[in-house]
Amino acid sequence: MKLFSKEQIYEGDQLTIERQKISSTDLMERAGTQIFNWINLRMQGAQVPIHIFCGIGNNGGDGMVLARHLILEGYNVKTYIVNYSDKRSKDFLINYDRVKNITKKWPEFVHNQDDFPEIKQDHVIVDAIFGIGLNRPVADWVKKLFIHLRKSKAFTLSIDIPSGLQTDSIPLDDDCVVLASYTLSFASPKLVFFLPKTGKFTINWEVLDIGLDSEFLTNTNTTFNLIGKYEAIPIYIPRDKFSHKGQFGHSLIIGGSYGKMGAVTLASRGALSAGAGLVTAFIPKCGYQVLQSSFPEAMVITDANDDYITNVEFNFSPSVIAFGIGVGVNMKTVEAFKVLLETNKVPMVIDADGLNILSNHPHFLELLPEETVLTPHPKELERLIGTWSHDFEKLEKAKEFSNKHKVVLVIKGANTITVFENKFYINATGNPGLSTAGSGDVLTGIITGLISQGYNPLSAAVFGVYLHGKSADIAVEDYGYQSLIASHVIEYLGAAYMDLFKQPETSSEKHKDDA
Ligand SMILES: NC(=O)C1=CN([C@@H]2O[C@H](COP(=O)(O)OP(=O)(O)OC[C@H]3O[C@@H](n4cnc5c(N)ncnc54)[C@H](O)[C@@H]3O)[C@@H](O)[C@H]2O)[C@@H](O)CC1
Ligand SMILES: [K+]
Repeated sequence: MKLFSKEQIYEGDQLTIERQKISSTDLMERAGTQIFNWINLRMQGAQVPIHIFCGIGNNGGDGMVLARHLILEGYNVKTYIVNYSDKRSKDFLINYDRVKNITKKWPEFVHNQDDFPEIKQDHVIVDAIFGIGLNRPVADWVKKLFIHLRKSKAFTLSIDIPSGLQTDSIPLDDDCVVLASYTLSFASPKLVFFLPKTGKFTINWEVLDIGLDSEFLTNTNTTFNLIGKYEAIPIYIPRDKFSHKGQFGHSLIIGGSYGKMGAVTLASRGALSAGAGLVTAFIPKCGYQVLQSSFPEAMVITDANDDYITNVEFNFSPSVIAFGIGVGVNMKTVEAFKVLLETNKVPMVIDADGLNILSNHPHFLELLPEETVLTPHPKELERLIGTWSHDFEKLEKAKEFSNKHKVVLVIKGANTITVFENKFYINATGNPGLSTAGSGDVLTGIITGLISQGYNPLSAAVFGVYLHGKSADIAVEDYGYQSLIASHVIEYLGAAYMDLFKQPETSSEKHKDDA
């Protein structure tokens, strides 16, 4: 799913008005009516007090349209105008008048703290105060209103975006933003729903289709894309009946040191379960028994050294090499990595200590084959690209790093984001159960296994992250967040593949909370 920028949404809005020969008031009517339908379907006429807080721009206008429909339908509605400015938009004013024409209960003005109404926990709040037009911090009394809304603990439905949240910056503090129980967003979800510091302001979200111009929707390229099932399906490469293991490549997983052999086992299993034809693990001698007995499907080559890797030598041609899992940062291992990079020509996936070695020896980055996949967690990323003061800066720095070194950067997190060639792929699957030992090793294995069977590195990264998260989403149904372990992610990988063709995208995939 495309994540349109604020500028693109305004443009789409304008094009829709021109091409469909409708007025902006008509488009607002569609938006407000969609919100009304959503609420009406769920509330079925219930007389719970609904407090609609409207700003004075077009987001407030949407709120006014909603208020009119709810009042006409007999709901128990109280409408407020949060009067933070006198510059009311045309369509706001039109819809304000329309409300006044159908009820004697005219919207009440809120100018300051004294005007805040009492809201009980079992009431409903609609937040139509600011939309994507917000371009500076909110006034102090408006911030106090947001706190007041939050304190009520009432279900809060935000229209388009939680008020106070800007589309391209991080709020000064948490009180500057409405905490939405649910956001109904027009045209596309907003990027900020997926970033760690801002995703928390909406527990859930959904996109409402307001019939924007289809040519605009199809032809507009976006920098950010959300990867759910519909985006994953076209990446999948089907297998034909006469295929054999020689076609799916040979993954070489280089890693491990004394006490960290499980990680290599997990990555090797991940690679094979993702569909690699053959997997060989290259490990220090001490891991030989461990790997052979815990994962008989893998072949094993050992280093001359017992406890860590000192010299990588093998006598076959792998399709892809993964390096770094549990490998440690011993100087001999660092040297072995350098020698490997100097001679290697095949695609690579680098994780864990492999990334730390790259951070400590940045000139190694020049030796990486183009499109090498790097899979850092936040700390490893920081070591690679330096610190950042907010999520937008992090994404910018990650993009620069990826461009400079021509690498596919997989930024692991609640919504893992893959960066390559100025594009960002935000993963929609996965859950908090993945915050468990070894889950990153499995991901590295999966991506390696996908490259091995012919996926290009970017597709392997994006699809691998999707499958990894999806597998965890299916497994969590049986194990719960607490008991899910990395091995389960491997075991449910088959189910994740099969799910691609089973049922339509589930709501949990589309409406991922970022908690
Ligand atoms: N583009 C679309 O697809 C559609 C957008 N609609 C709604 O229109 C919204 C955008 O409306 P607007 O552009 O009018 O903007 P908003 O309603 O988001 O903001 C209101 C106005 O406040 C001003 N403002 C910004 N920051 C402020 C601050 N801190 N203190 C005081 N004033 C401030 C801005 O100049 C802006 O015009 C969307 O979020 C959506 O809800 C819908 O009506 C239908 C279609
Ligand atoms: K809003």
